[in-house]
Amino acid sequence: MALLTPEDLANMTNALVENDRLITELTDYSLDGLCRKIYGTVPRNEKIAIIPVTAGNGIIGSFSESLLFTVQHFGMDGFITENTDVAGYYEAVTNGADIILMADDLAYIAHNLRNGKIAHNQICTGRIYAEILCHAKDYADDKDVLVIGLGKVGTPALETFLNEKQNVYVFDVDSKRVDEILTDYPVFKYDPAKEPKSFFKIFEATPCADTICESALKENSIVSTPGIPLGISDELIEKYKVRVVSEPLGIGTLSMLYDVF
Ligand SMILES: NC(=O)C1=CN([C@@H]2O[C@H](COP(=O)(O)OP(=O)(O)OC[C@H]3O[C@@H](n4cnc5c(N)ncnc54)[C@H](O)[C@@H]3O)[C@@H](O)[C@H]2O)C=CC1
Ligand SMILES: NCCC[C@@H](N)C(=O)NCCCC[C@H](N)C(=O)O
Repeated sequence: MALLTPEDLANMTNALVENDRLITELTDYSLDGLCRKIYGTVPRNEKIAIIPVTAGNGIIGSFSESLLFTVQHFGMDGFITENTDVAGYYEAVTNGADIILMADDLAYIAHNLRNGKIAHNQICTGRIYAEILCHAKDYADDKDVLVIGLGKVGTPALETFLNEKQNVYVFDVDSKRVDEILTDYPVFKYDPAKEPKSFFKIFEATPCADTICESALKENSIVSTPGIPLGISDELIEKYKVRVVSEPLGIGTLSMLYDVF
C-alpha cells in the first residue's frame, strides 16, 4: 500500500474544510450529513482514542494529529494516547475509549468497543468518494461513471456504484485485474482507443498522477478521487472546469466512524 507522507498531510485541515464545502455544493449534503444518510447512523458522544503505531515504517508525522483534527472538527470527543502500540491500547481502554482509531502500514481501522463494529479505511474511503458522485445533483439523471484504479479502494467504490444502479465503466493498467473485475461484476470495459467515451462523473483511486485522460472529460465533469497524487492535471481541471473532490485522510476517516457508530 502506498503510505502517506507528512507532505501529503501538510494542507489536510484546509483540504478537509474546502472539500466539505464542495461536497455540500455538489450534493446538497454536508460530508457529515451524507455519512449519516448512507450509513443510517449518528454519533452519540462516543469517546474516540487515536493510538499512534510504531510498526513497520513507523509513525507518520501529523497522522494522529490529522485524525484528531477530523474528530474534533465534526464535533466529536477524541484524544491521542500518550503511549504507542499496546501500551497506547491499554491507555485508551482504561481511559474509557468507546472507539479506537489506529493504523499500521497494512491497515487503518476504526473499532467500536461497545458494539463490536470494525471498519477498514480502504473500504470506507471507496464508499464515501463513490457516494459523493452518486449524490451529485447536477448529474442525478446521468448514470454513467468511470472508475479508474480497481484496487483495495476502487473495488469497494465500484460495488457502491453498482448498488446505486450506476452504469460502471472500468479502467486499470493491470489488464489481468480488469479481466477479473469484468468476470465478477456487471460492468463495462473502458477502452478509449477502441471506443472513446467521456463522463460527467469520474472516480479515481491510483497511486499515480495524470491517470485521467482528456478524452474522458466533459465540460464541468466531477472527479471524486482519494488517489494520491492527484490523478488529473491542473491544466485539464482549468480547461474543462472540473470540480475535484480530493483530500488525503479526513473524508475516509469520517466514513469509517459513521460505519462503526
Ligand atoms: N485519500 C484517502 O483518504 C485515501 C487514499 N488512498 C490512496 O488511494 C490510492 C489507491 O489505494 P489502493 O486502492 O489501496 O491501492 P491499490 O494498489 O490496491 O490499487 C491501485 C490500483 O491502481 C492501478 N493503477 C496504478 N497505476 C495506474 C494508472 N496509471 N492508471 C490506471 N490504474 C492504475 C493498479 O493497477 C491497482 O489496481 C493510493 O494512492 C492510496 O494512497 C487510500 C486510502 C485512503
Ligand atoms: N489516506 C488514508 C490511508 C493511509 C494509508 N495509505 C497509510 O499511509 N497507512 C499508513 C499509516 C501509518 C500510521 C502510523 N503507523 C502512525 O500511527 O502514525
